[in-house]
Parts: sequence; structure tokens; C-alpha cells
Amino acid sequence: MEWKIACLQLDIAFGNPTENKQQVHKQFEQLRDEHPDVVILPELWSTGYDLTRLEEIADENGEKTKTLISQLARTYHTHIVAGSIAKKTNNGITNTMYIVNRHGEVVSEYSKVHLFQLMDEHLYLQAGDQLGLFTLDETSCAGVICYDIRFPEWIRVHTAKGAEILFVVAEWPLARLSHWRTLLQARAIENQCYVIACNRAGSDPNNVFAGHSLVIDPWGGIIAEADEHPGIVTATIDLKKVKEVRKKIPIFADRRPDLYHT
Ligand SMILES: O=C(O)CCC(=O)C(=O)O
Repeated sequence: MEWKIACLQLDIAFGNPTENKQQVHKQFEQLRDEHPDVVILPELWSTGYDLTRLEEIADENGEKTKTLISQLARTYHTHIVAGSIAKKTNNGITNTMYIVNRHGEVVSEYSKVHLFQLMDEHLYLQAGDQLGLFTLDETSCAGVICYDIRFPEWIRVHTAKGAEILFVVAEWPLARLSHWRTLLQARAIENQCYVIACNRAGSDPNNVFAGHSLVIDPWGGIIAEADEHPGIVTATIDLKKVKEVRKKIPIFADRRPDLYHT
């Protein structure tokens, strides 16, 4: 089975959910004739990192976001890995990803497990503690958020449980672009999975962001890469390639988890 992928590399308007939602609508309309199977948005795409105003602008239980992306999924008949948003809960605000299928059903949500202290996330956000596994078209997938890719053991938990595609949504700064590319390629090679990584472009008052959204195959080959500007990156992935690579070098069968204690 093949999937057409589209990453929306947005220049997120700081603290302005209304403007960001308009941008998302426009980009879906731009994609209308391409009929993507999966559309991916970046991290905190509706608010950006306006952390000091999150109490005011975060989405109460993610309800508005879920309604919006379900409508988009039904209208454009596509699965959506809806980046992440600031979700207001009774226990604080989380950095939460929603996944909806092409029928508009929310199939999963994942809250960022590793909070990034360099950008003050730990001061404003609550960490999640659940896996990011989900299934689309009977394909086992995982979704993680930005800093999570620095934790290979966290990604491995997902691929050891069967994930064949890793979706990464991010607001990764330009200052560490080389880490972004290297870490994503390494996660693809060591887990023999597709890595589909959607980063934001542009800047906010504190950071310039890297763009360079990437689609990487299970052999580590880069099949699509954006530049640093806002835009849409598309690629077609062949899901049987995961099984081919895993058969050629059977790392999951050869693992020795009984020895891997830290
Ligand atoms: O790990 C990094 O260098 C960037 C992480 C980050 O920007 C984030 O998690 O928001």
C-alpha cells in the first residue's frame, strides 16, 4: 500500500489561534487536488510558544481543535496527524497531539512526555505519560513531539510494539538543524521505520525555526525535504518497504533486551 503524505510547514503566528486556523484552512484548500492520505501539522500550531499566555489561549480539553480537524478530515477525506496544541485540562496544560482518521474520528491523542527545559516548557506545561501508538488503514504508527526524538529508548518502545511509521511534529530551532536531521535519520535507520517529520518555519520573539520538514525511508534515505521557508512538503511512501528492510537485517529478532539495563 502507498500513502501520499503532506507536511504543512507553517510559519505559526505567535499567540494567534484565529490566524493559524485560517492558515491551516488555506493549506488544505491548496492541497485539495492532490488528495493526500495523511496531512501532518507542526507542534503547537495554533498558539506557538506563547507560553505566558497559554492559560488564556489554550484549548479547553482540546474540544475546538478536535471539532476543526474532524471537519477537515471529512471534507478533504484524509487522515490528519494534527501536530500538537496546548490543551487545558483540570491538571494543567499539556502539549497534545490528536490523530483523526479520514472519517473524522479521533483515533488517538498523545501528550509530549519529555518537556524541553531550554524553552521553559517545564514551567508552563504538564508532561504526558502514555505511549503515542495508533493505527491508520491497519498500519501501526507512532506519534511523538520534538524533543522526544532525543530519547531513542522512548521511540524504541513504540517500534518494538510494532510501529512502522513514526510521525514527529516539532518547533525545532534553526540553531540545531544538524541535530534535527541527524537524529531523525538515526531514528529511521535504527528502528527501520519511515520517519515523517513536520517542523515549523519562521520565527517567534525567542527563536528562529529550522523548517526542513523531512520524509525518511526505513533505510535512512531522505525522500523529501523542505527548505527553511513556509510551504507544503509532499512525498509518496510505500509501506511494504518497512517489512523488506526488517527482513534483510532482522534487528527486532536480534535484540537482547535482557542485557539492556541502565
Ligand atoms: O531538542 C531540541 O534541540 C529542540 C527541542 C524543542 O525545540 C522542543 O521540544 O520544543
